[in-house]
Amino acid sequence: MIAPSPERAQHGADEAFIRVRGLDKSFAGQPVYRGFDLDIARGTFTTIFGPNGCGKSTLINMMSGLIPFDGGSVQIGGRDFRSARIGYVFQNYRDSLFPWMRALENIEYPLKVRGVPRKEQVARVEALLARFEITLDLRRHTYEMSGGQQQLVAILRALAADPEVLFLDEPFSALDYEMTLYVRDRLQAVFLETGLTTVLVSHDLEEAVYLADRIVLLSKRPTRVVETIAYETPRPRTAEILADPRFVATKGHALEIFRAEMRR
Ligand SMILES: Nc1ncnc2c1ncn2[C@@H]1O[C@H](COP(=O)(O)OP(=O)(O)OP(=O)(O)O)[C@@H](O)[C@H]1O
Repeated sequence: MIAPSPERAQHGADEAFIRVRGLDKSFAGQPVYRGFDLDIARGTFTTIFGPNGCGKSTLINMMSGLIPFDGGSVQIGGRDFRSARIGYVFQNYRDSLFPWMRALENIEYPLKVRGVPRKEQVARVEALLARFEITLDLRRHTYEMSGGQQQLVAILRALAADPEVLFLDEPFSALDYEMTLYVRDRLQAVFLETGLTTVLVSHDLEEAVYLADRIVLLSKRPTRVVETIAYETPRPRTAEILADPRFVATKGHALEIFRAEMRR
């Protein structure tokens, strides 16, 4: 082995901003989570990776309040998760954006729902667009845009609500490779600019490592954290890191754990 060993984050070693304790969740009597614990530090980009059907989406859906859980607790910033401002980006942008609205109206929507005065809505969205140097023509309807542009609109909509945590469920899986690279880079730029606590579910290990400060590796059901791996290569990360020994070692280590878990 010439590649250096990846760093391993101790579970709970970082001060937790998101604190999941004793989470239970079953579907039709089949447990997915039983007494599940997880800590996520403020300002980190965490990716969740694990076997098919282990409950990755279920986990972020519970943490963001989209679906209920049977027992346990989720705290965000020391408060019950229900009082936290959450941004959520779905895998399927087509189903999550409103096709009858222009892109800009989609982005403003969370502010409108919250009753933010119109003038402030406009100012906040303008500031958001300027901050991320968005050059899309947002007067178009979203169905007139490419998949990558639509997913970017979905990310901007999530950011418009000024979230404390941004959750993303496989946000690139409905995009082709070129669009994946485009949206991934924009997402990284957002993270660099805001330092927003970000939790992304991925079924692609390369993507999971590329974006992450922490990679949470989940087991088969009932699901637990097998290991949390730290990946601390400086940002912005570009395609060159794919050949970097630290990247290769971290990915290799994660794959080893994943394979061992599949054999269990
Ligand atoms: N609403 C539901 N009703 C019944 N079973 C469900 C429901 N939602 C999820 N499940 C089951 O719970 C398990 C976890 O699902 P989940 O989608 O969270 O897994 P995942 O790890 O994100 O999967 P994948 O890698 O396939 O996207 C799966 O076996 C799934 O079939």
